[in-house]
Amino acid sequence: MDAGAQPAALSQAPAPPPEDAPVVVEVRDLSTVFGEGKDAFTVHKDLNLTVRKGEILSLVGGSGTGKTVLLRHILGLTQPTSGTVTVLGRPASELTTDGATTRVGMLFQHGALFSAFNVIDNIGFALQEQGTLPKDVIHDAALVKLQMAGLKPEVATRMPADLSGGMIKRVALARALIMDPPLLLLDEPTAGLDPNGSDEFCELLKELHATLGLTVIMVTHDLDSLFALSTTVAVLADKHVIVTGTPAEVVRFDHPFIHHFFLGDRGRRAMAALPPEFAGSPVKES
Ligand SMILES: Nc1ncnc2c1ncn2[C@@H]1O[C@H](COP(=O)(O)OP(=O)(O)OP(=O)(O)O)[C@@H](O)[C@H]1O
Repeated sequence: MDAGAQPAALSQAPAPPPEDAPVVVEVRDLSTVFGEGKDAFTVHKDLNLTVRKGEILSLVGGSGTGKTVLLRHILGLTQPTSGTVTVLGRPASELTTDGATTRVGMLFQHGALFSAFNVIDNIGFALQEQGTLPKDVIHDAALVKLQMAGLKPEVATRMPADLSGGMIKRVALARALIMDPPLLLLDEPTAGLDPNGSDEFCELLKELHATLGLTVIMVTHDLDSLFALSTTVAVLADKHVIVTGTPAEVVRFDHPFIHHFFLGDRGRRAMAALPPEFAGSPVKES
């Protein structure tokens, strides 16, 4: 491809929010240690991360560096050994007691739909659990989210086993959005999708981010979706976030993981299609 050519996906990647946009997630001096004594295993040490309203932040790092563990801390499902995690101004630990789904939507890697429920009941599950709304209101709300996720109303009565991988992702996304959460967490959103399905899902995420004013944190190994969607990239290595910045800034940071991830064959292929500011050697942080 011509070095100056810009693929449609990247040229439309969302612009980062202003530097003074409100903070949505604040992780301070976080440590996570599993086990005790001689079996103690440190996953995170002195980890800091700030995510502002409107960002789509991609969290990348090698296998086992603690990306999923960090997402679970942000969801309030687990507690770090030390440090603080604040979500929308409150401790993440309060999310679970207070109904995390009202403020944080989570899209799990394989969709995690309830196999015994049809599509519309999966989407409306969190509203149903609240037990405050009549069934027909929940049904209508779920139908709106179904269509928002790009699916036709006739899909509503299908069972998860009868859906394609791309449809499962969309139903899971509709379910994550049922309570209109301002923050959406995505674990490998394009894993298991073919390149077309992956591009379409990225387009959908981009549209929803813009129309709903979402803040998004996603864990991804997929460089195409990373470059198509991210306003910000945070790299987890050596037990903490070693660099946070725009994709163009992060690829220039001098660290073995970044060389391997962005400048290996796979990374070079993805970057070959990018605008000129991505070209050139990585440089050390000033
Ligand atoms: N509950 C737990 N008890 C003990 N160790 C755990 C627990 N949860 C995670 N770990 C360990 O913490 C480390 C980080 O796990 P995590 O799943 O967050 O990695 P990851 O960065 O998401 O990896 P991948 O990219 O391969 O999915 C791993 O070594 C894992 O085995």
